Amino acid sequence: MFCELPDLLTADEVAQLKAIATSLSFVDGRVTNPDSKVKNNLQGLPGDPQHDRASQILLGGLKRSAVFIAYAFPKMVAPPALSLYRPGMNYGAHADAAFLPIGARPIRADLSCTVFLNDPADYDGGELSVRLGARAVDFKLSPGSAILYPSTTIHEVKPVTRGERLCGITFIESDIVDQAGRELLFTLNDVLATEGEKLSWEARTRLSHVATSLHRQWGDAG
Ligand SMILES: O=C(O)CCC(=O)C(=O)O
Ligand SMILES: [Fe+2]
Repeated sequence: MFCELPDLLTADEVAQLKAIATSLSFVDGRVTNPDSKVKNNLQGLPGDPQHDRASQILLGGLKRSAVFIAYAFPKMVAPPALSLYRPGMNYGAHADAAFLPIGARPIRADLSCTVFLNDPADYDGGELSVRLGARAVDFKLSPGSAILYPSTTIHEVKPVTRGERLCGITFIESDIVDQAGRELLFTLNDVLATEGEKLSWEARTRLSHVATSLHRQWGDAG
């Protein structure tokens, strides 16, 4: 359901992103969601060279993360954006759009990702809160750490009441649209990678066969 990516970015990359943010001209977050009644934040503008540099740093962190690749089965990753919440800002409960009109063909949002950039001690509120039935799970991670959560959830960013919440956000289209199948396959591959050496060659080969066959059946890498 959730995949934390601790220290996805280095301290140096976090510092670079924070430095970019200090000179960036942030715009009303509704620029990318004009119809939203609940989005109350600021974000960088795609096409702004400084913002594009920030986007590349965030994307670089994801691309080199073996856990991200193994968990998300990424087919397409939307260009990450910087977003900023000042006191009084929030992003009320919403569901992410199914398809994002980016590039030559829309990206289907299967997974959403938040990379936290500010120290949690430096701001109050600003938790990413993801509904699980009648309960919610809140995330407020250390600088450079990220959370992947299903885009299919209802979620919100709670109001910031002190300090600033700077983060990077993006959306991922997975090879595997079905969340349950994707997570099962991640587990199978993970156990094979970590414990497979203990199995006989034949047993390991048969389990690999199950994993690759399920990926082939469930995946839509085309
Ligand atoms: O900033 C976050 O943690 C999540 C933002 C969000 O929900 C969105 O951009 O759709
Ligand atoms: Fe969202």
